[in-house]
Amino acid sequence: MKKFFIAPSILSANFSKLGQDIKDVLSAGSDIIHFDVMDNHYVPNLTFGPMVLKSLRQDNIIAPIDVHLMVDSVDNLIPLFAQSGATSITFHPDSSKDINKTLSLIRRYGCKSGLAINPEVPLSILNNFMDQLDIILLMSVMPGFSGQKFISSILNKIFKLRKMIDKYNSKILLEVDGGININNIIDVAHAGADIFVMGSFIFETKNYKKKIDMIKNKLNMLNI
Ligand SMILES: O=C(CO)[C@H](O)[C@H](O)COP(=O)(O)O
Repeated sequence: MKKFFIAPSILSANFSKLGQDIKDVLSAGSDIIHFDVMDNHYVPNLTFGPMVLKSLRQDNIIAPIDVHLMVDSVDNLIPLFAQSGATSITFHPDSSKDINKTLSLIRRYGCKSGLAINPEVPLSILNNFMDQLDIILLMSVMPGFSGQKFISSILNKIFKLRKMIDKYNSKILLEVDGGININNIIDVAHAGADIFVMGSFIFETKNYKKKIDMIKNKLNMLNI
């Protein structure tokens, strides 16, 4: 059976007890922590930076942390996030002056590298970079805020990207982010996702285990 990864987005966590929230979603069975970095320029919201990541690592959080940069001019931040404990770093193509250089910088600092694609950005933008990617993050909402509705036309894009990955570099993980919940996760999985970023659906409850068990049970029913 295919391995799926559940990645809670801490954009929906309670920042006054962020470390505990992360420990709780991990002990409830999630696989990866999704760390949304926003600068109020690239997207109209402001979140957290490498110092917060460093503190979480110092607080014995050892799970993979997947940093999604939604910021202008990414290159100067990459060493800081890598040295603070990022496992993977993903950025948007238009936030880098030289995509090849940024991808190799991420890898040089020992992290997995990824490109993030907004809903309106065509998949063809990935064509020249497939051999340098560990992750492709497909946005299924406009980036900036949690709690938005999944854009259903993205299902077809996930399906097309799955085919591209299987053809050119099957090791790349396909990550989908935005508006995923118990009602649409099967469609997202069927279309070809490997990693499900989920914010409000997981954090809207106190009982993370119940939510994550629900998700896992649903995914276990899939025959792929
Ligand atoms: O990157 C994001 C928004 O830019 C969030 O990761 C995403 O929206 C997750 O939250 P939700 O599952 O509530 O949509």
